[in-house]
Amino acid sequence: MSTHRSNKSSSRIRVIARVRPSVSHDNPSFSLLSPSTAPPSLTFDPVSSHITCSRMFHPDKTFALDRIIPPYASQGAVYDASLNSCTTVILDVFKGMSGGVLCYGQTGAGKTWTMFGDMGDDVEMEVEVPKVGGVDAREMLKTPGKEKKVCFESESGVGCGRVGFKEGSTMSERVNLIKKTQSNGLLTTVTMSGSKKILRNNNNPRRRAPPPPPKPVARLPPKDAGIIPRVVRALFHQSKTYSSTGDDVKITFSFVQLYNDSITDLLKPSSKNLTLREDPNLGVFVKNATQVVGTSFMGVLKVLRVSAEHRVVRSTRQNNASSRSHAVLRFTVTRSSEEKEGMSKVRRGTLTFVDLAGSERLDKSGITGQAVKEARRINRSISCLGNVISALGKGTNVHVPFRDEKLTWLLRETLGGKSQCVLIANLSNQQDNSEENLMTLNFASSAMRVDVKPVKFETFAKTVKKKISRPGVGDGAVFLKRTSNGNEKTKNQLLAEQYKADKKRSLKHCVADVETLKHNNKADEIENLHLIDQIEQLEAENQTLKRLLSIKNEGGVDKGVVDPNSMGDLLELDTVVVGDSHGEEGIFQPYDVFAGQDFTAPGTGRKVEFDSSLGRKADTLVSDVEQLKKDLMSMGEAGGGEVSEEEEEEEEEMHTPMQTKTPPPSSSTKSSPTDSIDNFFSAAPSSWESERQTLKKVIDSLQKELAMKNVKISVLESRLCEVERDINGNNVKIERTTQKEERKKDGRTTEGKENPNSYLSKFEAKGGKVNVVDKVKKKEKKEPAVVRRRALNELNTR
Ligand SMILES: Nc1ncnc2c1ncn2[C@@H]1O[C@H](COP(=O)(O)OP(=O)(O)OP(=O)(O)O)[C@@H](O)[C@H]1O
Repeated sequence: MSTHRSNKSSSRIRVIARVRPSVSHDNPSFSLLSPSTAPPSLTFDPVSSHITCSRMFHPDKTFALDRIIPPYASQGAVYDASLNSCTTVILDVFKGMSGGVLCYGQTGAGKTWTMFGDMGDDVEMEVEVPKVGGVDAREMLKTPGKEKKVCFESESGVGCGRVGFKEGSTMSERVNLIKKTQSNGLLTTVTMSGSKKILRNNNNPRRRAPPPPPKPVARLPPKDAGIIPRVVRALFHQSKTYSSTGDDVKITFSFVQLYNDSITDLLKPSSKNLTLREDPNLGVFVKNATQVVGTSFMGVLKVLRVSAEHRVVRSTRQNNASSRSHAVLRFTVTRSSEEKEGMSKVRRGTLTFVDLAGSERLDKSGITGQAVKEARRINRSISCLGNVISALGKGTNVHVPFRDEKLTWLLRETLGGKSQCVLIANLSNQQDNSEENLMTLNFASSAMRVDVKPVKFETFAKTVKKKISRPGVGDGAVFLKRTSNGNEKTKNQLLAEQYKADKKRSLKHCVADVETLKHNNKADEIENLHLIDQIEQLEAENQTLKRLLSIKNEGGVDKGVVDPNSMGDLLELDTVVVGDSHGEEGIFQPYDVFAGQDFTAPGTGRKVEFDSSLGRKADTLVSDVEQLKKDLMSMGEAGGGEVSEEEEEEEEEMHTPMQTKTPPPSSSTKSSPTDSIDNFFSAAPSSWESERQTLKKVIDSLQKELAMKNVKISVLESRLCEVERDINGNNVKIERTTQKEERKKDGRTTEGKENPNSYLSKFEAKGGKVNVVDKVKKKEKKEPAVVRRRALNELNTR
């Protein structure tokens, strides 16, 4: 945001005096216009812009002003003199500079008339389209030929321009050409739809002639329209010119009155006692004053007409409709044009129109009561305004009492030297008003000394691609809200901002989602890489295992059969592999190592399967171990420890088939370790959860150990089978050796002779026939129990 001084050389407040004509309803006794009845109080020279105030018994006083507007001048002439022809205030507003027009003068001097004039009514005025050269725009479009000066009708008025069309030129070319003539500042707008109609007719003369154009309705201000309606029209015309070049122009306005030191919103009369606020960029403004977006000349005029009726007016002796308040109408023009990609230059200028309440002498006005109070307030504020102008006229380093009155404070930007300002001094040409005229001229003279250095307001902003369409209303104006920071926003703008904010938020969420997806994708990729790594490691381990097993097999062990003697090596290998693979040394995990490989327990032919499913494997192995234990236990119990000779003898004596003694309580009836643990957990209260977890871990490790033992048991079983085979081979030998020894003990030295006391000897003695082989077989049946017992002892010692 930037503000800088205009390139223009510093100037001063432009001061124009307008002398009000005498009208019929004025008090004829005060009418001094007629030179025949009384000498005029004012004499002036419009060419030299000198005006002389004459008073009874006082010397004349002459003032040199910028312009003197005689009583017979039209309203249009006043507009031209003040703003149109001599100044560039309106054009400069679009360049970001501000301006202001003040009407100052005694009551009844014609301030309101000058400022507003005839504001028209709701009925559209029909005026004849002026014609120059005998043709209007429509005719011109139909008539190719040399350049001609023609008049055009438009929405906002009529104007003249010089255009010429080449023969055979298309209608759009012609319309573009006409649009170019707007550079002359003329009011030219030709619609394509109307043009096409003419073109068709022009190209095909045999066609039926189009109906005559409707009588043009020109939205001109009334003939006696004051400065404001004319300025509004000029603003919209200029706005269209800039819009045609692609600029975005917005015209808004506020309208307030200061009555008895209280600010009321004329656009919303219920809004009273408004306060003033100051903003570094906006200057002093009325907080919460209604802002209206002007969309058409007629619409703005209608709003102004209606709102002006809310002004406080009182009938006095000097004016039937005397304004008792200061009216301040402020237009804000915002124009943004794209300077570079995505960036626009925004210019904002204001035009302030002030219709001051007239100062008056109480004795002349004939007012009483509340009106007196009003008049005093008016005079006080006018006096303060005079002080401000006087101070400003003294140059810099002088205190300017802007804050003494709300009026002067509100007009700080208009009068303070940063805006182009036009002061219209309204004079009443009545002899008894010579004192007031003199005061007015003194005030005007002071204003002539106030220098101004207009400041341009420019800023850069991001270009809004999507143009927000202004909601149209019947009267062509949209009410705005002024926010606390002084910005003006329509409901649609607020909605648009809301929409943009929502979009921004959803976009942020989308971006976050995309980021999350990217992150997840990356995480997945990393996980995939880890998995690939693990697979490769497992494959390598598998290969290593296979290689090691093959090495072992090559060392004399049959392929696919684990050498029972190499169990220690195998366990060692398992531990190493697991430790390397998972970094958990000391945790033996045979299932992982042997996963997918089948091993046949040597001798037993029983397949030992190693599945990767630990739970299932553990269950299987635990049940296997339990079963094995049961078997072993039952075998052990059946053997009953070392078989004594007496027992053997007893068996022999009984001479009955070998019977097992009453079996010990089945292992199944005993509580297995897992059963007892389960019972323990089922009985455990919930508060033991942590202990339960700890114990669970212990159980897991125990189960693993159990599984390991299962492997050992398998190996031992196979060894057992080997031993059994050896035993079977040497059974007879052992028997004989035993018998020999027994005989030696009994004194029977003869080999092959039976003990006479033995059951067999007695049996033989009685004539029975005993087969020696049967006896040996009986012995053999007892041998496995002994061997198993030994193996069990060995297992326990390990
Ligand atoms: N130049 C003029 N031509 C025709 N009539 C005029 C002119 N100037 C003022 N009048 C008429 O004079 C009367 C008073 O004018 P106006 O209300 O504008 O005065 P004023 O300065 O605004 O007074 P006040 O300060 O009391 O409001 C109005 O009826 C207005 O129509």
